[in-house]
Amino acid sequence: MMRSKVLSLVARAASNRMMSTATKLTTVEVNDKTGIATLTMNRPPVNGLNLELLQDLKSSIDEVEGNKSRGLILTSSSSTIFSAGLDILEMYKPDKDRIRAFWTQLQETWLALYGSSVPTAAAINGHSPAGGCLLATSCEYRVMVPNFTIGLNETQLGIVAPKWFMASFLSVLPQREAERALNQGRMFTTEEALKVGLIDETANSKEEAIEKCVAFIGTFAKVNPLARSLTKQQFRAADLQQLQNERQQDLEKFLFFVNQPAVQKGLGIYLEGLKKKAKKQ
Ligand SMILES: CCCCCC/C=C\CC(=O)SCCNC(=O)CCNC(=O)[C@H](O)C(C)(C)COP(=O)(O)OP(=O)(O)OC[C@H]1O[C@@H](n2cnc3c(N)ncnc32)[C@H](O)[C@@H]1OP(=O)(O)O
Repeated sequence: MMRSKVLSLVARAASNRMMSTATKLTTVEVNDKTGIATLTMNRPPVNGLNLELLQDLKSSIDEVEGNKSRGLILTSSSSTIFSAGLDILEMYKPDKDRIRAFWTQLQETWLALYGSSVPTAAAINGHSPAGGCLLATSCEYRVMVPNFTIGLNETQLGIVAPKWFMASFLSVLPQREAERALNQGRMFTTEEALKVGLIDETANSKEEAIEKCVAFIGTFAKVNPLARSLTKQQFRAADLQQLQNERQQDLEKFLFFVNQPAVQKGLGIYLEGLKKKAKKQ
């Protein structure tokens, strides 16, 4: 009896491992030569940030932190989308428990990426609205391929970006630019993003974007890693601490807001518009 229980537990553990491999929504590849890890999001069709993708992102960031990589490059397996931002289906007519877990996981993933001790860069190889822009601006450097768009478009959906979304944006853009863009819900083309400083460089392909991210991370080769990481932490400490201190209030505020009938109606209309557009293509 005891033995069969143990065997069934072992079998279940083995199948869980297989399941987690089969459903992995991110991959981490460490380059032997450079020691830099490339973290690739892979949730077709648009890398919508749902609970599971956020969980995988967080555990991949933890993996990179733990495996002594020299840096982290965030990118996407799609040829046209970096990330479409939060999966609106998580917020539209939400399940009570799941939406709590979803937002809590988003907070955790942001804390891990924005506060990462290793140098981070985003190879933005496709559109990057809202939550996609949040991921990109949480990194220290951004290289983007032409003919795509990036920005925090929340006001266009009738929703409000939380303070920590703004903090990431403000770590990249001057206050005046950030405030105007957020109020407008403005999406920038690659060229506009470069001009305003939302991205650091452009590249003609994903491969070139990754090469440029590698070169950025290489600029720290001769800098003491602990000194570099503690300096980064000091720059970001206030933003990180603010969310740490207000996590529960931030969650309750989100839940209150997302459950407002007007917000639900707006999300429904927005989703419908996306679906109609997709059908026409
Ligand atoms: C409420 C309280 C406060 C919350 C504060 C935080 C809030 C928000 C942060 C967010 O991230 S909200 C999400 C914002 N994202 C967007 O507005 C992007 C919307 N998507 C697009 O603009 C386009 O899809 C795209 C990314 C430019 C890609 O265009 P493409 O033509 O390649 O693909 P589509 O045909 O449009 O889409 C394919 C397929 O995916 C569905 N989809 C797209 N984006 C999302 C999404 N964010 N969530 C869920 N689903 C999405 C789209 O409907 C299509 O579905 P099907 O019709 O094929 O079923």
